[in-house]
Amino acid sequence: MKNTLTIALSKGRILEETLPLFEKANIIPIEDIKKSRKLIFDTNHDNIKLVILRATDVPTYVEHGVADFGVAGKDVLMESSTKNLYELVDLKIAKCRLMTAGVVGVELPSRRLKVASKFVKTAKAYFAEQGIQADVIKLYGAMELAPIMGLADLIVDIVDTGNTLKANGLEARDHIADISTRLVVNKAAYKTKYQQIEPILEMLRDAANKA
Ligand SMILES: Nc1ncnc2c1ncn2[C@@H]1O[C@H](COP(=O)(O)OP(=O)(O)OP(=O)(O)O)[C@@H](O)[C@H]1O
Ligand SMILES: O=P(O)(O)OC[C@H]1O[C@H](OP(=O)(O)OP(=O)(O)O)[C@H](O)[C@@H]1O
Repeated sequence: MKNTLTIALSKGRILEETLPLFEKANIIPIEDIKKSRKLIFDTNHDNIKLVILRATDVPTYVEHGVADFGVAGKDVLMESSTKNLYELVDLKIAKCRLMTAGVVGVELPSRRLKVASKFVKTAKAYFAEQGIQADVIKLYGAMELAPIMGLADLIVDIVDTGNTLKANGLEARDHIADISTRLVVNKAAYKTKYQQIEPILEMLRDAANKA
């Protein structure tokens, strides 16, 4: 009997694009994940299970080795302090950009900047790299409100179409990073379960490259 491999998937937006990609890679849950309240799913492979997590929890499950693989956005991985992971495949889904944004036409003040973001670590690193003095205020969502309400001069957030910024009178300013979804693997599992892991990596790599 082969060891079971567990793949942690991010729920929400990424899941919508992950399931078709996994189907192309012939990894198919045996019931409809989107219609179920369950969090653990068997697949068409008796040695592969899927678990559905909040995106920010995926690196933690992989770091602790309870999941062998994880599917998470590069934004989440940049922000996470987890170790023991190899980022092995760019799945090329949920593509977007991490950017700074501010109120249309409003210049930045000459004082220390106030920046609101849920990506605190990444934002701090970015402004430090630019040699710009900034205090970063942690938010959990609706970042676009912060500059409008005067909580912050800038936000650091995900931009795709730019519609959310536009709808709120904001404009994108500086590009911080290109984001897409990555497949990460626990380092120890990669060594000890290499024979099992490699074919799955190959299937997902092929599916991502064909998409
Ligand atoms: N507008 C977008 N276009 C494309 N990809 C996006 C977009 N917004 C977010 N993403 C990617 O999808 C991932 C998950 O986003 P989603 O909005 O589902 O979760 P979230 O709301 O950030 O997470 P949580 O539910 O934990 O608050 C992000 O980490 C990012 O990599
Ligand atoms: O440039 P756009 O195409 O408008 O996309 C950008 C929006 O997408 C993300 O939010 P999401 O829709 O995932 O909502 P949430 O972060 O509030 O969950 C992000 O936080 C932006 O608000």
